[in-house]
Amino acid sequence: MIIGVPKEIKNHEYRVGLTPAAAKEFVANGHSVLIENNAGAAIGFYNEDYVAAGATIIDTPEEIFATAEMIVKVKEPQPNECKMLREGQTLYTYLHLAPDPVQTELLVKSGATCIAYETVTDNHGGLPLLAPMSEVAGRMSIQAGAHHLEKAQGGSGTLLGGVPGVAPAKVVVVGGGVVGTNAAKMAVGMGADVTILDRSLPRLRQLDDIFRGSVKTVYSTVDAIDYYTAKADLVVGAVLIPGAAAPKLITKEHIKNMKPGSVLVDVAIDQGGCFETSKATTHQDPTYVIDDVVHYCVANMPGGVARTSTMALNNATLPFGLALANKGPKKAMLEDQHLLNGLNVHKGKVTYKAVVDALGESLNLEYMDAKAALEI
Ligand SMILES: NC(=O)C1=CN([C@@H]2O[C@H](COP(=O)(O)OP(=O)(O)OC[C@H]3O[C@@H](n4cnc5c(N)ncnc54)[C@H](O)[C@@H]3O)[C@@H](O)[C@H]2O)C=CC1
Ligand SMILES: CC(=O)C(=O)O
Ligand SMILES: [Mg+2]
Repeated sequence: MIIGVPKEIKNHEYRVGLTPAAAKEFVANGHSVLIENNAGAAIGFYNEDYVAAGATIIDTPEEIFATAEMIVKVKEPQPNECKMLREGQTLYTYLHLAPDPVQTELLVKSGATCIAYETVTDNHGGLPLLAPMSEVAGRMSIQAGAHHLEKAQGGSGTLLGGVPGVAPAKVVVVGGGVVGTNAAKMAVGMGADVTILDRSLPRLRQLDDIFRGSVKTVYSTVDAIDYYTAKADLVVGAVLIPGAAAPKLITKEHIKNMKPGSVLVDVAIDQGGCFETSKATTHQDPTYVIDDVVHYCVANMPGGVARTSTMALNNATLPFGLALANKGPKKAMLEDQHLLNGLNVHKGKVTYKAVVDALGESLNLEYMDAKAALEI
C-alpha cells in the first residue's frame, strides 16, 4: 500500500503522522511511505531520517493526496485537505466530527473511508488511540493553568502549591478519566488541593485507590459543580462521552460565581467543550477572559509538546495502521471490532451514531451501521 503523510497545517501544530521509526515499520512490511518535505523537521525528524527509514520525500501535499492510498495524519483534515480526499482512499487521524459540521459535510462528500483515532476502542472499555494524547493534555493542563494563574497572564496571582504558611490553590478536575487522572497527578505533585468530580462511581473508587488520600473524589451532580467551581482557583474540563458533543456542565452562571482571576482549562474543547462559555483557541492566542475568569481552550494541546506527543501517538497508532495497510482497510476492520469502531465515515455514509445524533438533523445525515457500509 502507498502511505502518505502530509505536513500538519493547523496553528502551531508540529506533530507528524509517522515518526521515522514508524515509517520504517511500514517499509519493513512491504509498503511505500511518502512524507511531505520537512513534515517532521520542526521536532527533529528530518527528511534524511525518513529517507534512511526507506521513505520518499514529496514536495507538496497535493502530490501526497493524489498518490497515497492511505493518508496518516494527526489533526482533523482542514477544508482544503478534505477537498483532496477521494473515494477508495483511507484517512487515518483524529476527526472529532460531532462538534464540526463543516468537516463532517466535506468528509461525507469526499467518499473516503475516514477512521477516527478517538473512537477506536480496546478490550478494557478504553480509547487506546486517544489515551496517549489525553495523558499529554492532562499533564499540560496543570502547567497551562499554573501559568495563567500568574498575575501577568490575567490570573489571580495564586501559586498552585502555596508555600509554608499559605494554603495551596484549589484545583477542581471535572471528569476523572485519562485527562483527569493525569491532571490530578501533576496537580498533586505541585502541592495543590485537588478534587476530582466524576459521575462514574466505579471510576471514583479506582481514583481513590490510585491517589490514596492525596485527592478528594466527589460524585458529579449539579450541586457539586455549583459548590466546587465557586471555590476553585483552577478548573480542568475533562469529561467525555465517546464521539459525542461534550455536555455543557459548567454554565454561564457558574462562571459568574467563580473567583476573579480564576482559570478554566477546557481540555474537552475538541469535542465542543464542557464549559458553556468555551470556544476553541490556538497555541498562538490561547486564552480569553469572561466575567474575570481566564479561559484556556486550546483544541490541540499536545501540539505544544509535539516531539513527546508524536512519539506517544505513534506507539498507539502503529499496530492498527499496520493492520490497515497489511490486510487492506475493509478486511482489517471486519476482523477487529475495535478498529471498526473507529470508522466514522465511509463512501458518503456516517457510520458513527453519536455523530449522527449531534449533526444528523442540521446536515440531513442518515446513520448506517459500519459493517453494512463496508459492503456498499
Ligand atoms: N484539547 C486537547 O488537546 C485534547 C483533548 N482531549 C479531550 O479530553 C476529553 C477527555 O478525554 P479522556 O480523559 O481521554 O476521556 P475518558 O473517557 O478517559 O474520561 C472521561 C471521563 O468523563 C467522565 N464523565 C462523563 N460524563 C460526565 C459528567 N456528566 N460528569 C462528570 N464526569 C463525566 C467519564 O465517567 C470518564 O471518567 C475528550 O474530549 C478528549 O477528546 C484529549 C486529548 C487532547
Ligand atoms: C486528541 C486531540 O485532539 C489532539 O491530540 O490534538
Ligand atoms: Mg466572577
